[in-house]
Amino acid sequence: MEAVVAAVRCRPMTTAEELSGQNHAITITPDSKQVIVSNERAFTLNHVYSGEATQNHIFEELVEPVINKVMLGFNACVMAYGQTGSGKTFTMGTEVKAASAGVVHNALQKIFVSSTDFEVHVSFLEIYKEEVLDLLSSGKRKLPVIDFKPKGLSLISVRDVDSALAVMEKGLGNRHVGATNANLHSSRSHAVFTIHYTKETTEGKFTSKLYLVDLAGCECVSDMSGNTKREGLMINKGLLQLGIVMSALSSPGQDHIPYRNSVLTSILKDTLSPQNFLVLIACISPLEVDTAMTLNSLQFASRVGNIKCNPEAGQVIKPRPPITTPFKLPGSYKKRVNTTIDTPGRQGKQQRPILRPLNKTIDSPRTPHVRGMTKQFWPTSTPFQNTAKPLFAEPTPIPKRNDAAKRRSSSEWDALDISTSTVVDNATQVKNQEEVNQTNIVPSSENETWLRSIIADVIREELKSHSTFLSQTHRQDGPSPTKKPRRSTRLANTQVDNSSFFNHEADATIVSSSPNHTNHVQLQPDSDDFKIPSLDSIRRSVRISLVGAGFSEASETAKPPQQSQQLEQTTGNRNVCLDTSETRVPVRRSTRLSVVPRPVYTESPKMDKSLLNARKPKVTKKAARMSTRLSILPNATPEVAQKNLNDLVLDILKLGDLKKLQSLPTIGPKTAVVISNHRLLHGPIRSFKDLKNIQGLSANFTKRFLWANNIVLEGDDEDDE
Ligand SMILES: Nc1ncnc2c1ncn2[C@@H]1O[C@H](COP(=O)(O)OP(=O)(O)OP(=O)(O)O)[C@@H](O)[C@H]1O
Repeated sequence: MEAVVAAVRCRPMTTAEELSGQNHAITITPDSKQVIVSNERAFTLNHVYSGEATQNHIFEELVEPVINKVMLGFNACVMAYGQTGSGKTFTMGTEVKAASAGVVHNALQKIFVSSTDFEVHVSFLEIYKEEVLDLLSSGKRKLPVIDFKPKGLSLISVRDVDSALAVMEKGLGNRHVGATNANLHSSRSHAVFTIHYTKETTEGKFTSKLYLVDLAGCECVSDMSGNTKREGLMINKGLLQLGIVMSALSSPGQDHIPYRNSVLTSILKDTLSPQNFLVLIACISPLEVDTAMTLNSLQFASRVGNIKCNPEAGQVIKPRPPITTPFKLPGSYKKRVNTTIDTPGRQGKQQRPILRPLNKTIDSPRTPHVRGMTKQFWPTSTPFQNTAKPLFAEPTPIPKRNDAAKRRSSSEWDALDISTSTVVDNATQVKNQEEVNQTNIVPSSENETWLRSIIADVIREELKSHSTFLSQTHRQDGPSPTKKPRRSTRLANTQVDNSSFFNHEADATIVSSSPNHTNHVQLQPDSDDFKIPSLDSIRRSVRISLVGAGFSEASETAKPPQQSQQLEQTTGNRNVCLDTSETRVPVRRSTRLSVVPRPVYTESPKMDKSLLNARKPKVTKKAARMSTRLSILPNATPEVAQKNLNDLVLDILKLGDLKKLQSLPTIGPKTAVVISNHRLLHGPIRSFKDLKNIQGLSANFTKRFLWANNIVLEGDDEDDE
């Protein structure tokens, strides 16, 4: 069977057409498979059918071979194209009265009769005015087209032909149908009935689809009007784009197929591809008056006949293999993946797997306790074969903060800093770290190690105050002490300080080569009376010990820069330069600003409170506009200006429209209407006193109006007022 079949079916003339003496313009020559229009144009197609061709004959020749392919897993489409009233719906059987005879009925029967162990689902949609409507859903839901597919389309499982036809008839009841010049029951939409065929085979399960498309008739919209014309325009648009897609498919070497240009082609993209089978039935009218439309349909069919398809077997859906890990992790790495690090600030995400290469430095500002953990922790030599013994113990899970019994103070969290361990000697640090990480730390005289770690922490803090000198030691191009460094530089310096302090080999030696710092603190735990010293007392003791060891006290370090630039101190057998200048320590901007002395006003200027109580003259916008108009009067004396103002306002009252009237103060929209109506009924307003006679205005309106508009009356008017 050919992958693409283009056929033509000419409907017979109706009795009415014969009686009216219409001329027959179509000649069918089945032997040569030609259609001749008005003895002038001949088209050769794969199959040609005259008015005598029966539904069964058409089905057996055109559709049955395709259904056999569908049942093997291929996708296919059978499409009826033609002018309105040419017999598309009749051929497809997508009409209630013809349902038992058309392509849809025969296709369903063929599938249910000749197949076993299968499932059939059907869907039915229409494209009306470039919108997709689900004909099988209650209320004809509009469906969005996403990725060339209608989203949320109803898919109904059917067990036999009757149930499938019942579903189709339900959908047909929802289809848009109207009357046109050529057809009293004209389809005003493109209908797509899809049979989803699913079969279980020894190789797996596949689902193939058969699209049965009844296109709306292309029609001449020039003699149409109203909604029918709009429908016709939309129909023609979809069909035009379908023709363009067919042309693109039939042109060799065409890469871009413009499926997106219309909803119809978007929906049919799935089936209009060279991988599928396609049968086009061009339905034509035999009448001479329809020659133009007939030629159009035949040209379309010829174009489709030129499409070269290479159908591929349906997508056999094999059972899914079990989900496996995409790659295998080396043993040491896998172990590390399971390691979790907790951050005090992230209580919601306690367990975070660390997935980092071994040679990467963990230096996240959000995980301060691991800052500075560098290559020492995860050696770089052989990234995935960590044979070298790590300098520090791997971080063990840190207890949850929400557990009150295990809650730690901020200094304890700092004590958990991996880098803290650098201060004490390597032999004890792993042990210390483990003990510190234990969740239930009960300080006791026996738990001296825990105390040692706290003390180490305090020592670290104390030494941190001197860390600037270390950054200076390691940074040759350090920032000038006189110039405040940029914020980014300051931050960088802070990091350098920490890392250089805790990770630089020389510094580590300085610390470790000195007598064990923890021993400087004279702790003599008595087994009976021993009490946990407070952090402050530890800090004090540490300071004293550090001063004894040659470090200067922080209070003494606040010397002018020129004096305290470099203080040579000796620690053990190493020379250490202590830059104790406090001025280098970056100070937060908010802190700096807070210490800036603010001007103090001892004497506030006395204010004349009577000024506050004085009522400001109320100048409305309208009044301002009025006075602006008056201001253009040149050199007017006060009397003349007043007279001009009176005349101006009176003119507006006499002749002004609603908008003009509202431009006057105290006249709003309602009052303007009242005045306007009064003028219509009783003639123009001659003077301000006429305002009193206007029905609908309040008693004191005239007074308010005159005051607000700065009208000063003279003579008779004034007396009246
Ligand atoms: N081959 C045929 N044999 C007998 N009657 C036919 C044939 N083709 C069409 N008709 C009759 O012609 C009329 C119009 O046909 P149909 O409604 O199928 O046209 P259509 O192309 O679907 O029109 P529209 O696009 O407006 O929906 C119907 O009454 C139908 O019964």
